[in-house]
Amino acid sequence: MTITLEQRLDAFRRLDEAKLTFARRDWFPGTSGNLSIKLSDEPLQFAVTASGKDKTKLSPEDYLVVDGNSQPVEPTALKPSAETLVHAVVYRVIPTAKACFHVHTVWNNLISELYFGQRAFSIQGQELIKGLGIWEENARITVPIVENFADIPTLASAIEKVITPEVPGVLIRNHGIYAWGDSDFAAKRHLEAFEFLFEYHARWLQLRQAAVAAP
Ligand SMILES: CSCCC(=O)C(=O)COP(=O)(O)O
Ligand SMILES: [Zn+2]
Repeated sequence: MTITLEQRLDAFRRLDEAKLTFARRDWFPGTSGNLSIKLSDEPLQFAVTASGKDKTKLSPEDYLVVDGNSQPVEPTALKPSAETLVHAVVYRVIPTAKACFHVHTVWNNLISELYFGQRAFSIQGQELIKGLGIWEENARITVPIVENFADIPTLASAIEKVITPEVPGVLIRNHGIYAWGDSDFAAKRHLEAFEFLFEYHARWLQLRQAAVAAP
């Protein structure tokens, strides 16, 4: 399938929008994070952030289009995100995913480390779980956590083994979260819901500890 220039520019414009929204929240410290929007399924092609860019800024060299092997679909001086393979895995395992966003925050890092022993973080009875598209009464969600393998194919393979359509995200230990959705709007909503749940839980643990320690 041929991707038109209009489709490509529309994806880049929507990535700009998501990027600036997350940048305002300081979700891209030290050039971390990467974003993608799927352009076609067969063959898999998606627009992805170029590697190492300051994601708080806009430039004409922020994005490129890659295939399922993380290779640029046309000659370019831009390097795709070092973690492009993770996006490819998400699109392959979750065919409904149309956008995939990755951010590093203090809250997602704290939760990933605190619960790495269980390889998962679970939370129940929070209204914001509905933000993940899960509407059942008193729902409980479980977000898988994988080791932060430096070798990206190893990391992607670990992620491939644990992600499911039920919960649209995965934590990487002391690294960050990948969240996806069936549109860029849904992926953003999921990311925001996850971040709320992580911050709520970490703060609740702190307050509970302080209350127990109080004379
Ligand atoms: C400086 S953050 C280390 C790399 C990383 O985890 C990340 O999300 C950004 O990598 P990219 O190649 O997408 O810029
Ligand atoms: Zn990262």
